[in-house]
Amino acid sequence: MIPRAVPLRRHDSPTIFEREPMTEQKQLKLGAFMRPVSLHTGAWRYPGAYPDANFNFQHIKSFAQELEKAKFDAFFMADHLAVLNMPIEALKRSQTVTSFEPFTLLSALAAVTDRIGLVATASTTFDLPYHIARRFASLDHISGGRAGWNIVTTSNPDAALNFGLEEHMEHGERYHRAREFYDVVTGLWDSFADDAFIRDPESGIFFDPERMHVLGHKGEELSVRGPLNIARPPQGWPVIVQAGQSDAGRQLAAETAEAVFAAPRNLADGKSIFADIKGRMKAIGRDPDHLKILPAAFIVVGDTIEEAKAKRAKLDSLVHYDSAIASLSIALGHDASKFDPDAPLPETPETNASKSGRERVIALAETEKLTVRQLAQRLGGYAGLAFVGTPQSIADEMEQWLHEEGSDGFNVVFPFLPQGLLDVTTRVVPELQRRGIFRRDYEGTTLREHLGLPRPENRFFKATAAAAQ
Ligand SMILES: Cc1cc2nc3c(=O)[nH]c(=O)nc-3n(C[C@H](O)[C@H](O)[C@H](O)COP(=O)(O)O)c2cc1C
Repeated sequence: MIPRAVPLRRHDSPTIFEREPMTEQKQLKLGAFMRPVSLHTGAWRYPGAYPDANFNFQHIKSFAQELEKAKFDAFFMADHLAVLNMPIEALKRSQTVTSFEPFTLLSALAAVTDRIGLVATASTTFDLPYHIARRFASLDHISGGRAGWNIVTTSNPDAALNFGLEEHMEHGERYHRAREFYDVVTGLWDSFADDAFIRDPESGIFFDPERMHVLGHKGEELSVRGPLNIARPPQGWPVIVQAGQSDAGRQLAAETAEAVFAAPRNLADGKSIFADIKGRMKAIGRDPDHLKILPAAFIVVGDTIEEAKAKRAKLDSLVHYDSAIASLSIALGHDASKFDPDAPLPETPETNASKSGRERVIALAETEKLTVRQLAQRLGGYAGLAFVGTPQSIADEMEQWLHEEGSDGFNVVFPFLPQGLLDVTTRVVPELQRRGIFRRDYEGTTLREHLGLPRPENRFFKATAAAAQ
């Protein structure tokens, strides 16, 4: 049993611990939010970075194996179905818009790892449920029960142009289709009972047709006969992940997801998302513990807080001004290219752009006293939630989020690789383990077991005693 560690002081001050032996500690779940070069657009220029990592399998393999050594729950591959719509001056400088197709990559990683979960993003707007059900069922079998599906509805309108459409499907319709899509995919995964494949050489019967279900789905958006031509996945269903932020996105998460990749700005925001999604689950009779909320968190580690901040400032300074100013202009809804780069942010009139996004940018400039250049480089690099400090101060913040119900863990964004990843696996993780809030070894072999999620029953077949064992 791990002793309970209660931090009495937080943040920049050293933490004092009171040990309460023999009580079970709440545990953090950690995913790695991977763009192999990093999600920070300046990262490929950082000293020691691997600028080719997005397309260098040997590097990606070493990252996955290091994350597994540190007992991370999952390696998560985002996916985008179009090169982002941004000015070419910004686009040509960004390593984040090009990457491997997640299934091909995760299937290869499944063969060179044993325990870490493998979560792929797949779109319900531009894919078909039979394809998705097959691919995830295959990945789950190949990996021995480590697959997860990040359900996205795809917000980038340019994706439509790559799939024979002139116009992007409307937001509400995308979510309507996503909900039905989920029912179809999970129904297809239940095509065979867990014990359907009897493979009896004596009788010559390979599978029991009584234990196969033909879905026969005809809905408003989708029509799929079934059955799926794959045995039920080892996890029953691969773990369902969701990352939508809107009301419709949160509702879909509450109804279907088992992990949510949230994007809160700060702890207060995190708590509100946590309470909202878990509240929606309670309202429909789902156990809130059956969904883990994992905000994306950018982590920069230093020997001192000042050193970590300096690393981040150096990283941000590597974002070229052309890309940086494009991000700032989008966030403000106002052309920022004429502003004095080395002066404070001038006042700008409100426009039709996102109100909250604009307010967030203005507040960031004021709180951190950033010049236009620094603000633009921050936005052009990585603008989300960040923990920048020592292993202790970062662990303090993570612990606070965990104890105050801001999250169940984090989806870690590494500032630059490999060093920024190693800083987390070799410095932050041991600190979390020392505090008893992160595992020292995997509890099981499947992603469901890592996340503490139940294996779903087959909706068409009761488990027999033999299959349940
Ligand atoms: C951590 C995180 C990861 C995401 N990954 C992807 C992704 O890989 N592909 C994608 O199309 N959208 C991704 N999204 C975007 C969401 O799926 C969603 O489109 C966006 O948050 C807007 O939400 P809404 O459509 O519910 O308004 C991600 C969002 C977050 C917060």
